[in-house]
Amino acid sequence: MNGAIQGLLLDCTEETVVGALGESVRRTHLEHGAWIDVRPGWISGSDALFERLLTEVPWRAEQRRMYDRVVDVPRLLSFYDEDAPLPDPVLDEAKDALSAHYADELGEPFRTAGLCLYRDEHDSVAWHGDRTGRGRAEDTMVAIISFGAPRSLLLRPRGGGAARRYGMGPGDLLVMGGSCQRTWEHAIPKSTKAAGPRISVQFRPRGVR
Ligand SMILES: O=C(O)CCC(=O)C(=O)O
Ligand SMILES: [Fe+2]
Repeated sequence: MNGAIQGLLLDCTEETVVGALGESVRRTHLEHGAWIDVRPGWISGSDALFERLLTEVPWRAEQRRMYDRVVDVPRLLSFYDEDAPLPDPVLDEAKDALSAHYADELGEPFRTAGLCLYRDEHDSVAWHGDRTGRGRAEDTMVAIISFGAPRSLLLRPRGGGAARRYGMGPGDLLVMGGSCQRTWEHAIPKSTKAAGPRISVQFRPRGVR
């Protein structure tokens, strides 16, 4: 086949591939018993998946009380509890691969999926730990996959200290582990540069929120 035509065909039929984990996962130990694993480009060819999630997930706005006012949280959300079918089979594959990779260390599978949509550079999430559930008192893991526009995820020690910046591009995996949810905080800051939409998928074990 003519090379140029073959290139075109490949572009049109780009396949979404959940890559290997294993040796390609890089761990950084942080202070206070926290660690971060990163695996850039874990899911390749994710453009079509991103578009499907953007249009098919039932995104909803959430509100929170701020002093005497109720304000919109600046991102859209959708939560898939453990019995809810995930919105795309690639996410089932990713969840199963993560559960297998971390089985010994975590001792339980990832069960729930939280999806967030950052519509543009103005959307964000403030400094927090995922401490609504067991992460408040126990070591656990939260695995995040990013799709769409690149954004930065920041991490800083809860007691104060320099922030670390992790760029998250399409298909990148970042796993927060150990004491990360109670001894560190993370945030997606507003971007000073124009940004297209980004979707993040967070897999968590039962009882971690
Ligand atoms: O969008 C992200 O990568 C982080 C989301 C997050 O921290 C959360 O929803 O708890
Ligand atoms: Fe979080």
